[in-house]
Amino acid sequence: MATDVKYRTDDASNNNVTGKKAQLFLKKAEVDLSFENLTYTVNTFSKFKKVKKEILHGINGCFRSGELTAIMGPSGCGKSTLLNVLAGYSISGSSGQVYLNDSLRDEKQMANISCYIQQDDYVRDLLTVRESMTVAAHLKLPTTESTTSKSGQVEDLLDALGLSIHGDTITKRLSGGQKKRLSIALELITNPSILFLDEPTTGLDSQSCSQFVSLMADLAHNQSRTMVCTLHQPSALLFEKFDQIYALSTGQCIYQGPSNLVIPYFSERTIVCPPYHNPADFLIEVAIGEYGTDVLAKLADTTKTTYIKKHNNCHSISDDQELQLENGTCLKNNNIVVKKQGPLKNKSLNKPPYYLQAYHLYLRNVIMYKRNKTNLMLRIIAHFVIAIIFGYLYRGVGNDASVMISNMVFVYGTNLFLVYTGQMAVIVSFPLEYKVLKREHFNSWFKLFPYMISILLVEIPFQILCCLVYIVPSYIMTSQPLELMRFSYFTLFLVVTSLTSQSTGFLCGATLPVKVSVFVGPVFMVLLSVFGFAIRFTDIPAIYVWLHYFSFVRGSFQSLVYTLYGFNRGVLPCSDEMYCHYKNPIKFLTEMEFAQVNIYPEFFYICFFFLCTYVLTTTVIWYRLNKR
Ligand SMILES: Nc1ncnc2c1ncn2[C@@H]1O[C@H](COP(=O)(O)OP(=O)(O)OP(=O)(O)O)[C@@H](O)[C@H]1O
Repeated sequence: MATDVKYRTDDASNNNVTGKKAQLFLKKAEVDLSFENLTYTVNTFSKFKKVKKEILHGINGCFRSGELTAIMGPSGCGKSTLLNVLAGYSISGSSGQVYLNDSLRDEKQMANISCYIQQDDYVRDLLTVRESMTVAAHLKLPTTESTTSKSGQVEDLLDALGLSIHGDTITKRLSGGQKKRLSIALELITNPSILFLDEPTTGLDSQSCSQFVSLMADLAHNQSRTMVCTLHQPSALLFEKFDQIYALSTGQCIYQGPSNLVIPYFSERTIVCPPYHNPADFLIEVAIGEYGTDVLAKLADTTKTTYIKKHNNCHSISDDQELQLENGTCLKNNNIVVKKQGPLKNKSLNKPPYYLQAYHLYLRNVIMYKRNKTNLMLRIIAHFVIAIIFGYLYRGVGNDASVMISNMVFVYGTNLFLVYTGQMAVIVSFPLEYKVLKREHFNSWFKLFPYMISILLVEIPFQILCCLVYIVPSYIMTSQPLELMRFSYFTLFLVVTSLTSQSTGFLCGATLPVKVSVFVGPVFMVLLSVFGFAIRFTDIPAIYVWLHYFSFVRGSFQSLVYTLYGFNRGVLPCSDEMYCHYKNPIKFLTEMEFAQVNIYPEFFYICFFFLCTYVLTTTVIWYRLNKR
């Protein structure tokens, strides 16, 4: 990776590279993020009883614009929890005040000015780096900006983050560090004032880590961004690159201040760092309690009392190390003059309308579908192969009165096949998709409605294609009536049934964990099939009658049989010379209790089922995305 980056570890050259590029982007407000008495509580279970567990214990802090801050502490101390709460990713269970400059945080405003990059690099694997960036630009930048300006910004960002030469690389082929840079580039397109990063250096080698932290520092210093990230145990070199350290120990803050003052601060309190010791290791050792647990309680008390929110939003590491100035600034002991930020204005971004969001998401889906050729080809080939197998097994049954029952079994099998393939094709894919969707949605790329439309716009035509690949050969091979009207109805019913079944797959995938949904989805379909048509209506126990009416598979099956044998179909030829009981199709329909079937209400019921399932799916996804 060393050869591919445009920036270097040395800070001056970093400033040159991103500094120049930064001028091209819209200047964003400088935002100081501070919080007071922040508490986070979760519900856990102990001895089968619900108990509350407090993870953050009323902590205070301030992250300033133009600074790179690391939240550090031992594993399980609450770093990610704090980041989640500050970013607005976890809301329920939290209490306390979070301020953006001097005003209380507003969720909508926060979404406009910040972005959250999680530990796992949930990027779209099948897009190239440039394509990913272009889609992000179209979705996130104002519609007033021209396409040329957007692509200019994309190129500048790729350049600034050392990704230009990988512009045409598929993202799944990127290294870990490059993926992390891409996930930052994707969010930087709107030039957010605050960036939250959860363990951005995890999985990177020391050189990549160093380059990455330099890049983050660079992004903070240029354009005065507020960069906050969680960190495990960095090397001494890496540690120095951070402007501020916020150290946690079991949900309490034990230090906030410049990285170079960690050792003097602790030694002032008789906690002495051994010579030649990595200050980051020392900090973690203190936080774990290796220097005594009573020390931790004192440190937590001290940081609480020295947090002076009411004095210019400056948080000092100790009273004597901060000099308050009268003009609204405070002079820190590392000689940085910190300016008090003015109130934040609530600016609305001119985001693309729904139809444009759906359009760009649709184009993105088309590219991803095209790249996922193996999966697509497998789906098409599977439909074709089964069509040939079924067609061969049931050859000629469609026009022979002596094997009418066999033809009914063919219709039954066809219906089931398309119901299951429609459902299973999406039931597993959605949970994988959900992780990326959550990241993009949280970072305000688009609204859920256009996203759902964009999914349907690619899934529906493809499922229709799969249905046709199955229906045409099997229909011909089984010698079904070659009449346009019957063929059209037959195809129409199978297509809408398959799409409705697909919608139940989306619902299961969106609602349940994969392991449960792959079980529940098919079981649901079995129930609909059994109570739909595997039992005569008169034999269904009264308590299950509703299932008979509820089953769209039943409506589809009855309509398919009626389409083939109803509509005054004439007497059928009979291969059995002795006796043909069902020579006249109406006799067959009457005995099967299908003679009174009206296919039009059945069609509308299936469509209604389809719509309701999608409305329910969208509601469930919306709830999950907004449940924080
Ligand atoms: N929803 C939850 N239910 C129960 N416990 C939780 C929940 N969320 C977090 N915790 C607990 O809170 C503590 C802090 O978790 P958090 O993920 O913030 O730690 P961390 O400092 O980021 O750890 P690491 O560095 O290992 O990622 C942990 O003990 C964790 O088990």
